[in-house]
Amino acid sequence: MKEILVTCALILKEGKVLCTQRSEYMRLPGKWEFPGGKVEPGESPEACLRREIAEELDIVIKILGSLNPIQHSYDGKVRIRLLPYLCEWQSGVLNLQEHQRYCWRGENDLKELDWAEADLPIVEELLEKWNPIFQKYIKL
Ligand SMILES: Nc1nc2c([nH]c(=O)n2[C@H]2C[C@H](O)[C@@H](COP(=O)(O)OP(=O)(O)OP(=O)(O)O)O2)c(=O)[nH]1
Repeated sequence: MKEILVTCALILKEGKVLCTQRSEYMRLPGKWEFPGGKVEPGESPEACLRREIAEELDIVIKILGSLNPIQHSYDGKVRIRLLPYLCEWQSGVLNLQEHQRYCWRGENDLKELDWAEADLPIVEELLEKWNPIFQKYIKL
């Protein structure tokens, strides 16, 4: 089965993580995800993530670490391998280029969003490791 490599950024700030909602014209319309996108041929996942975040949000991020890769198949035809990275906002003013909405969510309300299926294990892992992650990288 064809596998598509996708990166996504968990941008952490003051005890919250940035969540973005896919717009109606995208695949999985209205679903919430972590911003990112497909790795291009010859591109490293980290370079892909920086490029996608600049394209989609207009900001510059710093990559701090990673969570477990996820494999998910939406229709039995294409499988995505989703690589989640822990990041912090470095510079720029957030300006949505493709998504319809964004929000910052904390430990208690992160799960309430209607997440893309592939993101559910990422949300679970982030919640399990929430305190150590924020203590290590970001002020709570
Ligand atoms: N960026 C991102 N994509 C995700 C997440 N979860 C998830 O299932 N996906 C899926 C949605 C898409 O099928 C694929 C990422 O592709 P994309 O956003 O770059 O592009 P797309 O398929 O919407 O559009 P296109 O470039 O094919 O026109 O991975 C996530 O958290 N972040």
